[in-house]
Amino acid sequence: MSIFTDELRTQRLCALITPKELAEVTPLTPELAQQILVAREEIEAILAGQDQRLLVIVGPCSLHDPQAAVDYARRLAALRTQYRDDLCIVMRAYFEKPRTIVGWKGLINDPHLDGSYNVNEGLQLARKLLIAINHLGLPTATEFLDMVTGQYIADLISWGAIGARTTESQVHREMASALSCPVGFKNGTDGNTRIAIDAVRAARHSHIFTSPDKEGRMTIYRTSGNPYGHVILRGGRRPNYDSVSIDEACQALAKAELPQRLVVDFSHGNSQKDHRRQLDVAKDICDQLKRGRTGIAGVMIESFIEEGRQDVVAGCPLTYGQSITDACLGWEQTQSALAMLQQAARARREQLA
Ligand SMILES: O=C[C@H](O)[C@H](O)COP(=O)(O)O
Ligand SMILES: C=C(OP(=O)(O)O)C(=O)O
Repeated sequence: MSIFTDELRTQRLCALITPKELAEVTPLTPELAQQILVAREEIEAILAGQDQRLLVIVGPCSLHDPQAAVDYARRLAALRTQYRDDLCIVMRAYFEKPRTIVGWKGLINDPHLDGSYNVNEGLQLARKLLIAINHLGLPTATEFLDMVTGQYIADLISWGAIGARTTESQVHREMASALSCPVGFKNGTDGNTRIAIDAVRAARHSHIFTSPDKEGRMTIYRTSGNPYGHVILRGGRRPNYDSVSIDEACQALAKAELPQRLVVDFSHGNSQKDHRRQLDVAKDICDQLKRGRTGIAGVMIESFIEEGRQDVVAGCPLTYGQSITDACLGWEQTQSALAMLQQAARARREQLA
C-alpha cells in the first residue's frame, strides 16, 4: 500500500498546453519578430544613454477585456507615431497581477473573471492580444511574475518588469538574466531601492536556471546575463520621484558601477494609489527633464480609456475601458500627460544636442 506524503494539498485540474503548441496556433511572424527586435534595440539604446528620447511605458494596470485593450492600443499607436522623435511609447500589457493578499490575478490566470481559471484559454488570449497590439506598430511591456507562463509570451515582449514584491526573489533575478528583452526592477513596496540595485547586479550575471522549454520539458538552462537591467522608482511609504530621491538613486547606481539611468513609475507608491496624482508626478518629472536631468531614461503611467477603477461584481456589467485592478488615468488625462512629456523630452534633447 502506498502512503502519500506529498500532493496532499493539490487537485489536478487539467494539462497545461505547451509553449510550442500555443505558438503553433498563435505564431510570431518573421515581420513581427523583426519589429520586436528593433523595438528592443531602441529601448536598449535609451537605457544606455545613446538615444536621448524618453521611454514611456503606458497602459492599463491589467488587461481584462481584449476589445477595450485593442481600442486603447489603437489610440496609443497613433501617439507613438506622432511623438516618435521625442518619446518611445510602449504599451503596458500586463496579464499577471501580484496581489498584496488575494484578488483577481490577471487574464492568464482567470480569463473569464469568474473563478473558472481557464489558464489555457488565458494564455491563448494573452498571446493573441500581444500579437494584435504589436501589429499596430506598438511594442508591448509586461511584468514577468509567474515562473512558467513567461515561456508562452516572452517572444512578444519588448520590455519586461520584475515587480516590487518579487525584486528580491532569487528566481526572478535568474529569470531576468535569461530574458531576451530589457528588464526593469521595481524598488520594494516599502521604498527600499537597494534591493532593486542588487537585482540589476544579480541579473547581469550568468545563472543556472530551471524552466520548462518550448516543448514543456523541465530544462536546466545556463543564462548569459541581462546587460539591460535597470531600476524603476515606484515609491513606497513615501514617493521617490523628487529630484533628491532620484539623485540618491543615481549615486547608489554609480557606487554599484551601474549606468545612472532609471525609470520612474508615476503610479503605485509615487501616486500613493491616487491615480490623479500621477499628473502631479508627471509635472515634477517634466520640470526635471527640462532642467536637463539625464538620469531619467523612462517613465511608467497607469492609464486606460475611462478614469478610475471598478470592482467585478457577479451579474453586473462592467464599465467599458475601466481598470478592474489599480485606478488609472482616463484617455484625455493620458493625452495631456503624453503631450507634456513630449515637450519636456524635446527640451532635454535640445539641451543635450
Ligand atoms: O499594480 C497593481 C497592484 O498595485 C498590485 O497588483 C497589488 O494590488 P492589490 O494591493 O490590490 O492586491
Ligand atoms: C504591480 C505593479 O507594480 P508594483 O510591483 O510596483 O506594485 C504593476 O506595475 O502592475
